[in-house]
Amino acid sequence: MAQLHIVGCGAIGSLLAAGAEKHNVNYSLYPRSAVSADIPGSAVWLDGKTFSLNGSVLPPQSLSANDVLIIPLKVYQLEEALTQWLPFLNQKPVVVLLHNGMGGQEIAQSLLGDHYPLLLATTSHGALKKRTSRNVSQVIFTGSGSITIGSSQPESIDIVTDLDNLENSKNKLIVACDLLTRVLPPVTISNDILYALWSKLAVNAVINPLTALNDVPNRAICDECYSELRHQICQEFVDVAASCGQRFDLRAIKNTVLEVATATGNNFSSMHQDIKYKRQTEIDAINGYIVTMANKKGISASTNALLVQRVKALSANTRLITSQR
Ligand SMILES: NC(=O)C1=CN([C@@H]2O[C@H](COP(=O)(O)OP(=O)(O)OC[C@H]3O[C@@H](n4cnc5c(N)ncnc54)[C@H](OP(=O)(O)O)[C@@H]3O)[C@@H](O)[C@H]2O)C=CC1
Ligand SMILES: CC(C)(CO)C(=O)C(=O)O
Repeated sequence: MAQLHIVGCGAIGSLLAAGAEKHNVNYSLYPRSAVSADIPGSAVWLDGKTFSLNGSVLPPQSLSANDVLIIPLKVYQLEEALTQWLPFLNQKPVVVLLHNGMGGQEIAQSLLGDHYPLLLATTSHGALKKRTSRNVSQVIFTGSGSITIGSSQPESIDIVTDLDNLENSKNKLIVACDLLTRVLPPVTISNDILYALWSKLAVNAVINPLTALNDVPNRAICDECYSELRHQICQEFVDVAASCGQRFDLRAIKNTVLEVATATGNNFSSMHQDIKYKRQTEIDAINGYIVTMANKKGISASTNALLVQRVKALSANTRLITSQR
């Protein structure tokens, strides 16, 4: 039976732990430090009910071939985490990356090798962590969504000549999907996970920096005053995506952005919260990724580049103001 191993006790890692606890799935948590006070003691589910989390909290350990190691970390945290895990992955358990933005696949492949069983996932579930009145960490399931998962190299699975390899890759995808479905449904397998990730990138590239820079909730970016910026960010996104082999229709992607901003209207985006709580933002993996790919392909992404600069300046400013108080 596949075992679920969750790296980190962030909001999404803790939500996965809570889902496993609720549905009686065996899981282990691997925080950065086992003595960290941030390991969640309980979870508040969508129905408002609270329950405690009793999974094992362990340091990295050798996993077996049919285990599932999920890494719900930010892209800038991945290299360190994967380097810590590398000595324990000889049996090639499937590794699932789950984050916003892009660039995780490249980091993972450079460390694990191109043929490592690597899955990519994205989620629209919402979770946050807070401290209870007893100063214990608690995860709150704030919004029900879904998980989409797929192989990082579907094309190489199509052309692979080694049948064992083919079966192995497919099995690992199905095993991971089944396990995650028991933990936090619904989970959908995508035959083109890169397209799904690029699509989410467009949404984050518009909503996240605009809400962070203007200190507004998600719905505000639908206002007419942001119409030109939405257009420019999306136009550059569509051009860069096309140069990377991903075709998007400009009008459709602009509508998707508006739909998500409306559906999550009262929320403050993760980047808005990162600025507010003085955490490192994911700007490099979002608009920064668009700029990096544009530079590689020799096309312009000046609006996205400006947003990267502005968000970085805002982060630096917010930290400076706090340190002067
Ligand atoms: N929260 C949400 O609702 C959603 C989040 N996402 C995306 O999912 C990803 C994760 O987000 P989220 O859970 O909110 O982020 P968090 O910052 O809450 O979680 C990241 C966690 O990873 C831990 N960590 C970092 N490095 C290591 C390491 N080497 N070993 C073990 N643990 C480590 C961090 O610990 P430490 O504090 O010690 O650094 C932190 O607890 C992001 O890309 C986010 O955009 C997507 C959809 C919704
Ligand atoms: C979809 C969106 C914009 C929801 O807030 C998000 O993913 C984020 O805040 O990072």
